[in-house]
Amino acid sequence: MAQVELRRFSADTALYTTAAVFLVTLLLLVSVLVASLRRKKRNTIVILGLSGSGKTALFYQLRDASLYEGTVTSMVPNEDTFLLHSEISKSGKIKPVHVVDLPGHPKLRPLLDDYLPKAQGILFMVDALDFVPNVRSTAEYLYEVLSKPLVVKRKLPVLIVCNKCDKVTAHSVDFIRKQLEKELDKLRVTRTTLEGSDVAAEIKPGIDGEPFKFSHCVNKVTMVETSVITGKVGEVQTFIREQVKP
Ligand SMILES: Nc1nc2c(ncn2[C@@H]2O[C@H](COP(=O)(O)OP(=O)(O)OP(=O)(O)O)[C@@H](O)[C@H]2O)c(=O)[nH]1
Ligand SMILES: [Mg+2]
Repeated sequence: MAQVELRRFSADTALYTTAAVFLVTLLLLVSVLVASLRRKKRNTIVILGLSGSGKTALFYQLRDASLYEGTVTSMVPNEDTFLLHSEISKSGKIKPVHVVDLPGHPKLRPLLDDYLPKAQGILFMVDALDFVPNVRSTAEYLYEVLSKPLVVKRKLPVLIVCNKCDKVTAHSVDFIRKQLEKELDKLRVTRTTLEGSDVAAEIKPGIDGEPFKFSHCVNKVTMVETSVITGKVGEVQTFIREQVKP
């Protein structure tokens, strides 16, 4: 009698163990599937850059091909999900893009952390006309972006958009690249010696012991020249569609 009970008990235990293993495996499979679906669904492009570089103008150029000559600095993020204006004829057949234009005001920059987890790519705008007096602050902001753990770990592509090239005195992409690389190189030294929790969380961009180059970043960092005001934004549209597949 006792033997029969014991056998039944072991059979029950085996059954429960099998059911538990099956359930855990199922849960794991479902969570992996959900995570991969979520990753595939990311369609957000974030526009960053100093105040006045042309982020809001780019946003409206991409969405409506409209001219934005506003002089009001943005105080809240400007976001929408849309088909790029150049793709309007394919409406219903391709995936829209979620574009977020973040204000350049230093106090509002931390908002980036709310959008970064959803981002698929970053447009970092630079005013190519008024570049020299702002080179340091541009480099500081760019350093902050390039050293964010999420940007590094997810290898988020960054396109540096040198805007306002319609003006004859605008600086070339080559000049801007060299100046920014030089400044970022200096920042790699000064920022690591700074005390502070934010700095501690940063991942130093570039290769240790070598002068900083954008090509040394683990994520892809490229540069283009645009004139948002005249609609010369083709390479930005190409970048967006490389990150958010139609
Ligand atoms: N010449 C020229 N001016 C431009 C271009 N793009 C934008 N602007 C002008 O630059 C100014 C600033 O543009 P915004 O789009 O408001 O700049 P922003 O980056 O959104 O600035 P914040 O909202 O303060 O962060 C506006 O007067 C625009 O008309 C361009 O390609 N060429
Ligand atoms: Mg703006």
